Amino acid sequence: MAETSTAVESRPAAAVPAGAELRVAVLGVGVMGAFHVEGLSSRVRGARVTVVNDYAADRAEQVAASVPGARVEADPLAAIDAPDVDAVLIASPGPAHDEQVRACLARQLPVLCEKPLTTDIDSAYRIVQAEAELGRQLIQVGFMRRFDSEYVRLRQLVVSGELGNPLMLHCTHRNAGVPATFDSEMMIRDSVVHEVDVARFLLGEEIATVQVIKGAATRRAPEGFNDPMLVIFETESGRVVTDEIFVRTGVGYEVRTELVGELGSATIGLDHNVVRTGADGRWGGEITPGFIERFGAAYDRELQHWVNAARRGTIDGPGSWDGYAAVAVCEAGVEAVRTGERVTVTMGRRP
Ligand SMILES: NC(=O)C1=CN([C@@H]2O[C@H](COP(=O)(O)OP(=O)(O)OC[C@H]3O[C@@H](n4cnc5c(N)ncnc54)[C@H](O)[C@@H]3O)[C@@H](O)[C@H]2O)C=CC1
Ligand SMILES: O=C1[C@@H](O)[C@H](O)[C@@H](O)[C@H](O)[C@H]1O
Repeated sequence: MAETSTAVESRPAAAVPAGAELRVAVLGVGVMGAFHVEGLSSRVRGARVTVVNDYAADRAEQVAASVPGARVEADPLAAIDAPDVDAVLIASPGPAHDEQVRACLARQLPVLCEKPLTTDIDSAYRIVQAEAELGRQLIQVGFMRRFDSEYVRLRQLVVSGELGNPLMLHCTHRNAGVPATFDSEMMIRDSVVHEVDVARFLLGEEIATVQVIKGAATRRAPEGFNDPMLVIFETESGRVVTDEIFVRTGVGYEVRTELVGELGSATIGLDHNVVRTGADGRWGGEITPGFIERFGAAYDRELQHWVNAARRGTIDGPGSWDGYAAVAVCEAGVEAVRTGERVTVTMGRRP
């Protein structure tokens, strides 16, 4: 891994004038991007969407038409360069992130990039280096679980020491369905990447090794696909994290995390919606259909933090290093799927 270069002098922040709204370009307005456009336009204060871009022109037109004052820019790089843009939200697919994030850095624009930061370790590291050379933090990565009230509470339990030393983390990540092309690599880079960040966020240390057990596959998966899989991480200090990733359950969105400490354990994700209790002494809840329903409030909180910070010319959330660390673990995870071996995570030096 290449050595990092030293940060040069700090440049002036590209904050908007006091009291002015942050003018945002949104690149990629599929499921996630369209939800963020709605958030910026109606639920979040201090920002407005001025430019919309999508590979699919009709999609861009449709979303721009729903926002007063927004226009379409057909080329994502032209959208980033537009004079009426102070900040960029990237919600295009992962493989497009590298070029788009680098263009934002070149213009020194604050950027909220949906996870994953990029889809390979070298490009993610180059981004970390490029940002460090600017001498200021411009990149926030869309790990929205850090803004979810249940994850925040779990982190507080760790910090307060109420559970004692955290020993293990057990995660479940199930989606009702995904596109047919969503293979094992996507399951790691696009889905498991959330648990990688959750583990780093809750435990406050890096992941050292990754192992993947494939097991029996659901008949919903195309021939040759491994779904579900069990991913096992070991942290630098030797804590174990398990993650069941199952993206074609046909049921709903189930995201649960149990933290096991020396003094007790805590589980989140069991009762996000209505918990029904019956006279028969049984309990049960309703499963949210998808990530928007489960994490809607967290996405908006993430956006509000980003907007507030971007107006001041900084970030307030997971940054490029967090994005890079997660990509590095996923890179090892993809290798673990391919080889069946326990793979050591390789990470560059933090600038
Ligand atoms: N934080 C979270 O929980 C979630 C994050 N995501 C992330 O958001 C991003 C988008 O995912 P989805 O909205 O689910 O995908 P999607 O497929 O619904 O939307 C992607 C959109 O980007 C457009 N597009 C493709 N290439 C482009 C390019 N080069 N420039 C601009 N637009 C382009 C497509 O036409 C499409 O409209 C991904 O990075 C994904 O990992 C997605 C779902 C949930
Ligand atoms: O980020 C997300 C999607 O991109 C990913 O494909 C899903 O598996 C996750 O549950 C969702 O939160």
